[in-house]
This record gives sequence, structure tokens and C-alpha cells, in this order.
Amino acid sequence: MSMIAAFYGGKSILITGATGFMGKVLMEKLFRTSPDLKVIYILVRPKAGQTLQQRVFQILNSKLFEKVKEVCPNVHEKIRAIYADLNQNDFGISKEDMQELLSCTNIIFHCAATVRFDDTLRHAVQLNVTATQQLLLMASQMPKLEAFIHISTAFSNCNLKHIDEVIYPCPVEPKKIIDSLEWLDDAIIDEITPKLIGDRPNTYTYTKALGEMVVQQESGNMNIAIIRPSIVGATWQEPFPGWVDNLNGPSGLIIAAGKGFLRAIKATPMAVADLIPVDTVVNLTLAVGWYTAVHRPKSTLVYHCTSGNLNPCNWGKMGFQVLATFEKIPLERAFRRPYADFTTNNFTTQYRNAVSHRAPAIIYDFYLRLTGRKPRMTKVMNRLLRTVSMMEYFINRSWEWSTYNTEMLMSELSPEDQRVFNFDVRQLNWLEYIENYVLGVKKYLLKEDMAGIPEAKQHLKRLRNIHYLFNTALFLIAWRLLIARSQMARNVWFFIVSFCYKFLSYFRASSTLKV
Ligand SMILES: CCCCCCCCCCCCCCCCCCCC(=O)SCCNC(=O)CCNC(=O)[C@H](O)C(C)(C)COP(=O)(O)OP(=O)(O)OC[C@H]1O[C@@H](n2cnc3c(N)ncnc32)[C@H](O)[C@@H]1OP(=O)(O)O
Ligand SMILES: NC(=O)C1=CN([C@@H]2O[C@H](COP(=O)(O)OP(=O)(O)OC[C@H]3O[C@@H](n4cnc5c(N)ncnc54)[C@H](OP(=O)(O)O)[C@@H]3O)[C@@H](O)[C@H]2O)C=CC1
Repeated sequence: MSMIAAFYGGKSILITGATGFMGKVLMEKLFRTSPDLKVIYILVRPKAGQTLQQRVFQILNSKLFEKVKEVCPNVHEKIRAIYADLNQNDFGISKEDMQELLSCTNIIFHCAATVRFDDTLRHAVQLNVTATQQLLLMASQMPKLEAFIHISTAFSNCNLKHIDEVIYPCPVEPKKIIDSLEWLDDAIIDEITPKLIGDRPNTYTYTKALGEMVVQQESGNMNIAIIRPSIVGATWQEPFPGWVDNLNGPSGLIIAAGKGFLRAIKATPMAVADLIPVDTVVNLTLAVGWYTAVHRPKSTLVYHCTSGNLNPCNWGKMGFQVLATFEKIPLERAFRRPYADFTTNNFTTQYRNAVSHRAPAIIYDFYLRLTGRKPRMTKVMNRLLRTVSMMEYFINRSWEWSTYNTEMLMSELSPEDQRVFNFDVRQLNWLEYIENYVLGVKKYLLKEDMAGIPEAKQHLKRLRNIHYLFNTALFLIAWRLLIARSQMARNVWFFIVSFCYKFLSYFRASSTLKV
């Protein structure tokens, strides 16, 4: 019997960010392994015209939850969506709901965050710092609370090369930042943002670091732990391999490569691609929840959920396997044939962006205009290149994350728990994982039918022929222009033609002699 699964039985669990990528997988695993849990409270806001109930209905009726419905048929009754907007004071939670949360909650998993790299400092601080502070304040008023698990990121200290499982202080206190954002106007905030984030690449990593400081400062007597996942990718094993439902991290770029939009990237092939499957993160998170509540460590422990020091993969290997999978199982209606050129040189990057990305987009838009349609490819390409430029920081560096706490926890688990809540990335086969990831992107994210593969392959063949035809035409035009303008080119042309003629004549003569 799994001790961790048994621990969550009968518990009231509060999850923030339950509608997000990680939150959904966390809920799924909890319901599947501890169907006798009492209730999962989720803090949700209405979004995209959907009410809370509609959002929950959609999640529970998705493919991800198919297995849950078998083991926990009354899952609808065990999930309680509470209106909450983490941008508001007190999260806008009603008095009755707040009362229920305060009196019943046993465990909190705080997953909600803004993960956008380009968010304003004001919004990123509100969500990743102030909301964390407010949630901790709520937690401190919960008499039945056993553990508070905060999800951070391994990149919160990406300004360092070697990162230990400790909380590193930021130069300016989070409280000072929160206070000053209240009275500073947006223009001034934009001006001071680069100075505040310092040698971090964006507001996301900076505010996640501030969030950790807040957790440390407000921990009081609570049992708190911090989990730092690296780049979270599709599921490895559970509930099935390759599940993914958003474009964050590598997923968006995998699609861009498969559709032939992205054919070159500024990336260091030998740099460590510190990916971690989302089900691995969730297994560690649940194990940490159990350990923190039962063993009550004296201080706030930080757990690195990374792969690089135990089972490293690099971006070159990843790019190769992504392309190899698209060879076998291509995406539908690709713009160009998938191709990957990794370069570390700025000039080559600019050149490749102009020739491999912008020029084809302009030519395609010209074609759309000619055929009376609205041009759109240049806009798509500009957006993609902006996204890629924001990822460059992470794909051209390697970090070392120590994993003592994570390994210590692994050794504390029973063999059954090590199996049910497996977070040992040493067992991960990268080539198999990446192949499943790419397939998952096709099936679950793009919702493409596998029956369309022959047509997708046929389409790629047509693209190859167009490519050859286009290049030959381009070469002939360029050559014709050159011959018209340069005596030297004419001489070379004459030499090649006469050489070919002599060669053919020789062949004809020698074959006649043999007969
Ligand atoms: C040459 C071949 C290569 C072969 C493939 C090899 C793959 C290499 C992969 C390398 C990946 C490296 C990833 C490193 C990530 C480090 C992560 C650090 C870990 C964390 O803790 S945080 C979690 C990660 N967070 C993110 O990934 C968020 C990033 N997203 C953003 O910040 C914003 O969305 C972004 C990218 C700035 C775009 O903003 P904006 O222009 O305002 O656009 P929207 O968000 O409104 O979306 C518009 C449009 O773009 C689509 N979109 C969104 N995100 C992505 C994405 N990551 N990739 C591609 N496309 C994306 C979105 O769906 C919208 O489409 P529409 O059609 O609806 O307009
Ligand atoms: N994905 C990754 O690669 C990594 C993620 N992490 C961390 O993991 C955690 C989960 O990330 P992930 O699941 O990928 O992120 P998602 O962007 O998929 O999910 C974010 C969640 O936060 C919720 N949220 C955002 N703003 C609000 C708000 N104002 N009020 C209420 N809820 C809100 C979202 O709700 P809604 O659906 O309404 O928008 C969503 O449920 C985050 O803390 C992130 O920093 C760490 C490392 C890597």
C-alpha cells in the first residue's frame, strides 16, 4: 500500500493554478491515486466567456481525466471550484467560501503564477509575489493546515551557474517592491524594471525569486516546502505518455519546427536541455506534501526537480530527435519541410532569420495577395522570432542544480511509493520521451488525426519539389543576369559547356570503339 496515497485519503486539499498545465496533472494524479480524498478546492476565475463550472466540466471531461473517472466515478462531487482572482485583494473570495477554506483545508499546493516572460513588473509582482504573500496569510489562519507546498522554478536564480537547494536573497526586499509599486506609475516602473531584475533575463524569473523570499519570510510556524522544476514538458508515463495542452516551454517551438516555420535557431547544441516531464514534477510535489506534513522538517526545504545532473540531455540531441520524429510522423499542412540549423553565431542567426524565416514569409504573403487573400505570414513569423529571442537565454547556457533534498526524499520512500510516485529521472529514456512528446503535441495539442499522416507526407513531398523547382529557377535567373553583365562569368560558362561537350564526346567515342 502506498503511504503517500493513503496520506491524502480523507484530506481537504486547496490548489491554486488548477486550470493550468501542472495543476491539471496534479489534480488528476491525486484523484487517481487517492480517490478517497475528501475534497479538492480549486481557486478559479471565469475566463474566455466560461463560468467556473464550465471550466471544471471541460477539465473533467478531457482525455486527461479518462482514467480518473474509472477509479473515482464521483469526481465531480469531490471538486469544489471557488471563485478567486489572484489579482484582487483577498482574491475576491466570498466570506462563506473563505470561512470554509480557512476551517477545512489540510494541504495547499500553490501552483498559480504568471509564467509569461514579457509580463510587466507590476502584474508579475502582483501574481508571483503579492498573491503568494496573501495566500500565506490565509494559510496561517488555517487550524487544520498540515503543509503548504509552493511551486517555484529552477530558473528563479538563473543569474547563478551553480544553484543549491537554498533560498537566495534578492538585493531589494519584496515588501519594498510591493509597497513602491503601489504608488509608482507604469512609465517609471518600466524604466526601473531592468535595474531591478539585474542579471536575470525577465520579470518572470525575478518575481519567482521574490516569491521564494516571501515564502521564507512569512513561513511562521507552518510546514512549508518549495519545489523548483526546470523546463516542464509533456507527461513521461502518466496517465499516458506525451500529454501536453499548452504552448509554453519547448511545445510551441516543437510545433513551429514541425510546421516548417522555424528552421534555424540560436542555440548551443551541447548546452544541457534541462527538461522535466510534468508527471515527474507532480509525483515529487505529492511526495513533498506527504513528507512535509508527516516529518515536519525544522526549516523550509527546497527541492530541485531537474534532470541535468542525473540524466543530462542536450539541445542538439533534442533537436535531432524532434526532426527524426517529424520525418516519420509529420504535422499536417506544413508551411515548409522541417529542418533544424543550430547556430551560436549572432551574424549567422541574423542571416538565417532573413533568408530562412522572413524571406519565405514575405514571398508567401505576396502569393496570398496575388490570389486575393489577406497576408498573414510576416506577422506570424515576427511573433515567432520574438518568442524565440526570449527563449535564447535558456538554450545557450547550462546550469548545475544540486539535488540533495530530492535524492534524500527518494531514499525516504517505500519501494511502493517509489513506484507509484516515481520522480527518478535516471530511468528516463530521452529519445523515447522526446518522440512521445512530439506525438503528444500532434495529438493532444494540435488535435491532428493519425489517419492524416499519408496526406501529410504527400504534402511534404510536394513542398520538396516546389523547393527544388524554386531553387533551380532562382539559380538560372541569377546566372543569366551574371552572364549578361560579366565577361568572367561568360568565360566560366563557356569553359563548363565545352568541358561537358568534350566529356560527352569522349564517352560516345569510347563506347563506339567497344562495340
Ligand atoms: C530549429 C528547430 C528547432 C527544433 C526544435 C527544438 C525545440 C527547442 C525548444 C527550446 C525551448 C526552450 C524553452 C526554454 C524555456 C525556459 C523556461 C523556464 C521555465 C519556467 O519556469 S516558465 C514556463 C515557461 N514559460 C513560457 O514558456 C512562457 C513563454 N510565453 C510567453 O512569455 C509569451 O506567451 C510570449 C512567448 C512572449 C508571446 O507573447 P505574445 O506575443 O503576447 O503572444 P501571446 O501569448 O498572446 O500568444 C500569441 C500567439 O503566440 C502563440 N504562442 C504563445 N506562446 C508560444 C510559444 N511559447 N511558442 C510558440 N507560440 C506561442 C499563442 O498561442 C498565440 O497564438 P494565436 O494563434 O492564438 O495568436
Ligand atoms: N511550465 C513550466 O515550464 C514551468 C512552470 N513552473 C511553475 O509551475 C507553476 C505552474 O505552471 P504552469 O502550470 O506551467 O502554468 P500555467 O500558465 O499553465 O498555469 C497558470 C495557472 O495560474 C492561474 N492564474 C494565473 N493568473 C491568475 C489569477 N489572476 N487568478 C487566478 N488564477 C490565476 C491560471 O489560471 P487561468 O487558467 O484562469 O489563467 C492557471 O491555472 C507556476 O508556478 C510556474 O511558475 C516552474 C518551472 C517551469
